[in-house]
Amino acid sequence: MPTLKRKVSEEEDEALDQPRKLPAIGASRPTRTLQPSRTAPNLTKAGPSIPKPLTKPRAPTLTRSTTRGTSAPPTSRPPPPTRATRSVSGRSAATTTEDKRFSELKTQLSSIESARAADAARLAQDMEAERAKVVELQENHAAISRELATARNHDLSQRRELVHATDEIEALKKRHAREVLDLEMDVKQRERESREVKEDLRLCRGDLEREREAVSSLRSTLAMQSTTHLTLTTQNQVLQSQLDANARMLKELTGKLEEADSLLEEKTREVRDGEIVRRKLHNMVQELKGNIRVFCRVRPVLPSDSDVEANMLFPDKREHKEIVLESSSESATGQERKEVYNFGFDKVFEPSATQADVFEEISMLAQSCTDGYNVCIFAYGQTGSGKSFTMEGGPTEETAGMIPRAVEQVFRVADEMKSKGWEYTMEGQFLEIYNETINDLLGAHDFDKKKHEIKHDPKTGATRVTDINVLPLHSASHVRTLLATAQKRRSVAATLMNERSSRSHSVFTLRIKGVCATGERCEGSLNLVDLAGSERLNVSFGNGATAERVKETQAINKSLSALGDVIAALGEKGAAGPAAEGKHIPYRNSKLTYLLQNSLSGNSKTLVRPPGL
Ligand SMILES: Nc1ncnc2c1ncn2[C@@H]1O[C@H](COP(=O)(O)OP(=O)(O)OP(=O)(O)O)[C@@H](O)[C@H]1O
Repeated sequence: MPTLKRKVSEEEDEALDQPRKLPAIGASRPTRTLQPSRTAPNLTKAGPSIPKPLTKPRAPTLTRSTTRGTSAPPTSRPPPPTRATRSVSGRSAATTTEDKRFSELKTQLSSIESARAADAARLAQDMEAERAKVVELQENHAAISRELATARNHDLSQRRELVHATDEIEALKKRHAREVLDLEMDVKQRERESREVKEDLRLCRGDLEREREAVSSLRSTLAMQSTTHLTLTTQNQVLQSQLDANARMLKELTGKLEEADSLLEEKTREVRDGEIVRRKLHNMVQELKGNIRVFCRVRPVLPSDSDVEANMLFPDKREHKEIVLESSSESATGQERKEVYNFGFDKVFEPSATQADVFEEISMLAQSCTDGYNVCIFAYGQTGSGKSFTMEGGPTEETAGMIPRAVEQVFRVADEMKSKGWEYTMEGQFLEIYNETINDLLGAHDFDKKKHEIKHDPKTGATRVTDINVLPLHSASHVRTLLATAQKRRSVAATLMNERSSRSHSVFTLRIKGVCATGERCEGSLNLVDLAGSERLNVSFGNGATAERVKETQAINKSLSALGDVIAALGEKGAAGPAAEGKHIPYRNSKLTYLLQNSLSGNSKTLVRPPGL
């Protein structure tokens, strides 16, 4: 469009300039005959006032007698002298002829001049006529130029209008195309909407149909409900009367429930008090039985026991507290001498006693542990006497030893105590004391290189071994797995008397913490100790005892002796009663007794009751 407009404007300018380029007709070349221009035929056709083409001015017609041109009129000069003048005779004849000739010429000349004058007059007339025609033509030309200018202007304006109209047509076309596009989109949108509306309508019809069905079924239901309503109204009245009766009954029952609640509260209090009493009684029973008790278990004779000489008797068939050893030897005189040794224990287990029989006697200690007391169970005896069997036992349930049974019992008691509002958390540690050095049996590595120290808290009475692993215990089976792992790590040395003789003391400690719903707390521990063999050096190793074995045995015997001293001192103190308060107990003489100090001393039994309860 801009190009077209520019072209049009250029044409306009050109057209506007054209009249100015036209020569001023008749001004510069008035006598020139006008030739029709290239556009003249159009203009001739277009305008009615176009002048007729001009005729070419004719040349003046000369008579035949005038042989020379009009531009060379005869002069009045005398004729040139001729050759006839050279002789006088000849000159007269000749002069006559020439005079004649001259007069003829004169006549001819005058006629020519008159003809020339006539021609000049006619020419002047023609010229005048031609000039008039030229003037007329100039006027015609001016008129035609004006008309031409007007026509050009008209043409220009028409072209402008044409361009304008073309622009408008273009714009209209675009708008039309846009409108058509919009309309098409609108039509599509409408079609889509129409389809949606049709779909909605179809769904609505379906809904309506269903609603109608529902309404009809509801109507029938309503009819039935009306009948039912009547029936129900009657029933409701009956029920209302029953409800009133029930409300009265409920009131009575609420009263009874409140009574029952208060009774329950009272009973709960009684149970709690009973639990405290039970604990006290249980402890009392244990104390009456003896805070330190010594049981003796005789293992059956094994095929490997070839040289058994002693005869064992169990005369106390009622309380099983005695054992008699009989042996015979030859006196210096050669007579047979019978020796009888009587030993008394808190309990004696015959070789036929099972693991369950032994545990029955100590199971009450597990209860003491959950009641918040510290309990220690030691297995003492010479190598091969059955300590490990008693403490750890075999793989079957029947042969399971005291440690797994005690742990199971503690978990069972803790479970039972839940009904009395007690929640328990348990944790355990397992260590061995070898040559007065502590090794962690639950450490991350097989060989424990850490140096452990025993720390006692005098305020709480708690004992802690530095850098030892204390693991949370979740179940009895979890404890069994830990024990199996720990057992593999124990220092074992071959001896003459038992090929798997333990050369160290192993101490498994289970700590139990209980919290009651009332806020009461208790904390106890169960220490299960498998002591190292108590044999004599020459019996165990014969003469082949190495320096290491000698050192091991000395350490074992020293610590066993220290334990014996502590137990003896505790026994004396217990027997002396309050008078022996402050008596020195040599716990520090060995790692074992120092470790178990708080579990062996009488002060270790703790029961914490929060203030105000
Ligand atoms: N009551 C028992 N019934 C059956 N076998 C037993 C009994 N007591 C011990 N034994 C067996 O006697 C052998 C030695 O027992 P055990 O290893 O328990 O002795 P120990 O005193 O622990 O020895 P050590 O001090 O070397 O560890 C084992 O083979 C064990 O199975």
